[in-house]
Amino acid sequence: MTLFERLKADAAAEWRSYVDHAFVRALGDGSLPEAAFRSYLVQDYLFLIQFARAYGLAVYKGGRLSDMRAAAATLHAILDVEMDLHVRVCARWGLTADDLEAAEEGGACVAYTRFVLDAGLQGDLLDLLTALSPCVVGYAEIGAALTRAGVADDNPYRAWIEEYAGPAYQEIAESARATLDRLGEERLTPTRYVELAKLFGAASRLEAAFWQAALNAAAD
Ligand SMILES: Cc1ncc(CO)c(N)n1
Repeated sequence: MTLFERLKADAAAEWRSYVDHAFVRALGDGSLPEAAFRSYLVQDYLFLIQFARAYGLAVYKGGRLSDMRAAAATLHAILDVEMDLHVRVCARWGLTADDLEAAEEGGACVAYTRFVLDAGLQGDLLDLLTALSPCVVGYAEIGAALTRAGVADDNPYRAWIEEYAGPAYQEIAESARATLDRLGEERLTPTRYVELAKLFGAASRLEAAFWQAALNAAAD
């Protein structure tokens, strides 16, 4: 088993609470309240800013050029591809650049992103990439699973789902997985694994809480 497969298997309940969250199911069948999606989009803009910082930290924590280049490529992809895409999706949902700029981070966004940054600051590149892996790999899994289950033509969230199910994002996730697995092969020890499993489980729970916060905001 690769490191990622092992982490996911050992955090099966947390992983399911994230990738099979009520928010995700409602995206898939189109029943998600629009207010929940808008709240999610605003928080995800703020999330992506912190996510970029985390990959900046991964460049710093990378000991070798190959690790630094892999982290720098992801940093570039977030800043110059995913962010533009996100702002365009927001515009289609009536959220302007000013709305996004003015928004304040909710507790779930702060908790998740600062948890990841702290894991990276305290630990090494393997800790940081482990804490980051549920983000990228999880969204790729969600996009692929929803597409496999079938998304109706008139599902308002179809474009979002297709973005994460599409080959560009699937490739980013595959390469994040491969980098983590390679680093795991080099550095993993039994004691290390226990720490990594804790980080992975916590990050998966914090992803589920991120979905839940958007549902809660819409229910207020
Ligand atoms: C909260 C969250 N997790 C993961 C991703 C994937 O990039 C995202 N955009 N937002």
